[in-house]
Amino acid sequence: MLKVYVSLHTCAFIDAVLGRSFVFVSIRIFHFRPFSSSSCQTISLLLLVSFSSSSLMAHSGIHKDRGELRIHESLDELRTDLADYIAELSEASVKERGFFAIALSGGSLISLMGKLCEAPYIKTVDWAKWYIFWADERVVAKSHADSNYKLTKDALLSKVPIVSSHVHSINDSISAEEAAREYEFVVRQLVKTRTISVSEINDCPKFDLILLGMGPDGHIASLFPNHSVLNEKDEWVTFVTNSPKPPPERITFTLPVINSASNVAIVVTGESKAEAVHMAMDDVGPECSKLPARMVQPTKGKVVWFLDKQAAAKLDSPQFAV
Ligand SMILES: O=C1O[C@H](COP(=O)(O)O)[C@@H](O)[C@H](O)[C@H]1O
Repeated sequence: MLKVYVSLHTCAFIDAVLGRSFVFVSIRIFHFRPFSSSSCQTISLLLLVSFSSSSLMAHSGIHKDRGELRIHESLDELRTDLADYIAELSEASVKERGFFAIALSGGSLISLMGKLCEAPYIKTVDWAKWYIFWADERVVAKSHADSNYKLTKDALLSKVPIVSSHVHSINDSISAEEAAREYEFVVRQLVKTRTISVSEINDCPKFDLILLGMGPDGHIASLFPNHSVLNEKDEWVTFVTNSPKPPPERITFTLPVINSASNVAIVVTGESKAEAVHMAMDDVGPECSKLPARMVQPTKGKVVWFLDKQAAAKLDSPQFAV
């Protein structure tokens, strides 16, 4: 009699580098002979199974009223999840409105968006429908190493088929105050044509997505702790000339604009930001309410935090602490 046993040895191990899992399967074939010795053959197979990135995510969930939190095992995993998230929002906005109005920040965020330049996104994203803005910009020449525009152009915009007239960067040949006024005017024209949607609650622009980084001091865009621009209620775009982080002159979206967006993603990595993440998420006393990152609370939109394990290391909540 021939008996076949398939034992799916659950000795799956994760190759974090490839982001794939291997499953070891062995098939045992018994030739059972009643009056003679039985024989057994084992065929072992190594199956390569691709799991979706989310199945490898360390933790994910909704953190009280702070929004969705996605904590990733590795930067590579975070990059893939971020690219998937942006591609999905782009697809949904294009389907619903015909446009995708996205505002970027500078800093580490841009390299973390790098997967968008690769397959499959380079071919599957409807780049022609993207309209690009900056949630903040340093008032320096566009060719300067400090320019958020230059950073994005070199790392992303030059590598994807974006329509150049859809890229709205600041005028770098005028003062910070003038650049802020002019940038707000550009945004107002595009709200008029509904290339950028409008909030139903106030007359603020409603970006499909605003992508933010966060500094170790808890600043987002160019909204720094204890700065008077945090109280700006009327302007959409304002300016600072005394940024604690160089360069000193910047323009920035105000909180009413950030909090009117349909979606806001805050992307934070590294242990130097763990304390600020803790302050932004957990109830650590009255001081934490003054942290700019904690003031990101869209009225109707969704916030998603993309963290790596290092940035999430000081979180209180047991379900998210790593
Ligand atoms: O100065 C800035 O800093 C923040 C955070 O940058 P990161 O390199 O620490 O991620 C950035 O989001 C902002 O756009 C930029 O102007």
